[in-house]
Amino acid sequence: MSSLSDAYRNAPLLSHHIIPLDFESVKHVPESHSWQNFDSSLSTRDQPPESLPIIDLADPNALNLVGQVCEAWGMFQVTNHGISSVLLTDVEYETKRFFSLPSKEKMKALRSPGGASGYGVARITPFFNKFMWHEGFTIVESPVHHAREVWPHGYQRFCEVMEEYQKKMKELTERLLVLILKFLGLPGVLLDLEWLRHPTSHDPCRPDSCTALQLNYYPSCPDPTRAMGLAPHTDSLLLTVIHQVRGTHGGLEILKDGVGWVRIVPMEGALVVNVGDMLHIMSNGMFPSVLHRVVVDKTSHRMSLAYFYGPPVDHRLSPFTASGAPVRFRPVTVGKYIEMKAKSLEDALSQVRVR
Ligand SMILES: O=C(O)CCC(=O)C(=O)O
Ligand SMILES: [Fe+2]
Repeated sequence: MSSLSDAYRNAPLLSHHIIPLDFESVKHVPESHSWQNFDSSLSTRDQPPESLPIIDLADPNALNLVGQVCEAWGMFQVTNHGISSVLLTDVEYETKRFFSLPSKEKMKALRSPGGASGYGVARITPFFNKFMWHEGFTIVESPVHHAREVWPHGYQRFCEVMEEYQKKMKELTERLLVLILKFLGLPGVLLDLEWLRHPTSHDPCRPDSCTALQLNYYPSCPDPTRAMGLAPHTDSLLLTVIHQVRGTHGGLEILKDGVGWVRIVPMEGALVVNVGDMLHIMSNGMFPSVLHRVVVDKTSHRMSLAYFYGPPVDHRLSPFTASGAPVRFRPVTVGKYIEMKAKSLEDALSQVRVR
């Protein structure tokens, strides 16, 4: 197993779990998408949105600030992130270009049952007995195969923009990780990553990381109190960077201890970063892998781009404790953990927890 695609191939989905509803054609929330008892969990919908801490990457104290918010929130916003507004405008344009196609055109990019890339419902769908008010397009490495199916003569621009965005996102996530791992006390020599200079593989073709870009579309919904944009979940890899397409509606919420579901409103120009399960493991449980979900709106739609970053699939994850405190997780390879998550979602973390 050498890539994220291989890891997903070992946990194929059923094909009826891949095709999204044609949301344009429905006037009511169908039974298949109607979540029971959902209202009771909308506890904070009418409260003012919480302001997620903002880290300015140009701040000389960024290292400590990032470490502190990872510990307190597991999520933060970042400014001076190095992603230009022009590139953001380009990815927004291409994302809208794809999702605004008629359903039958988008179906040309449908993901295969064992595939990682392409158009389809959220990967977590089989764990819930209702479908989500959501369409996704997953890009692992290059989107060219699927983009060419959709736009035989107009795929190049989409691919160029998505590839450039992934390159910049990789630089940003690696920069953030170096700060975070330094905060944890990892020895400096390891910190130019590669992946943490781990000699697990001598294969010169081994990918240097495990990444994916997920384009998300949450159409407006006739009855948002009964529909779920994206069901509560934690992300599997180390870090996720979310860009909410400007001019589209908010809807991201996190579950905060003792408070309930809290709406996140990103500041214009900032990107939202969250800790995933693998960073929770590496930090020996110090940084929470934050549970999040997306709710939908009656009149406005939402689009977002989520970039996921983790070590290469053969990397052996293990907790790092500068203080020598007892480790709380057993070692597990990235590939194995992705497989465990694909089979048992939120139980995966408890399967590797030892105390
Ligand atoms: O749309 C969002 O803001 C969140 C997306 C997300 O959680 C995901 O793709 O894993
Ligand atoms: Fe997520």
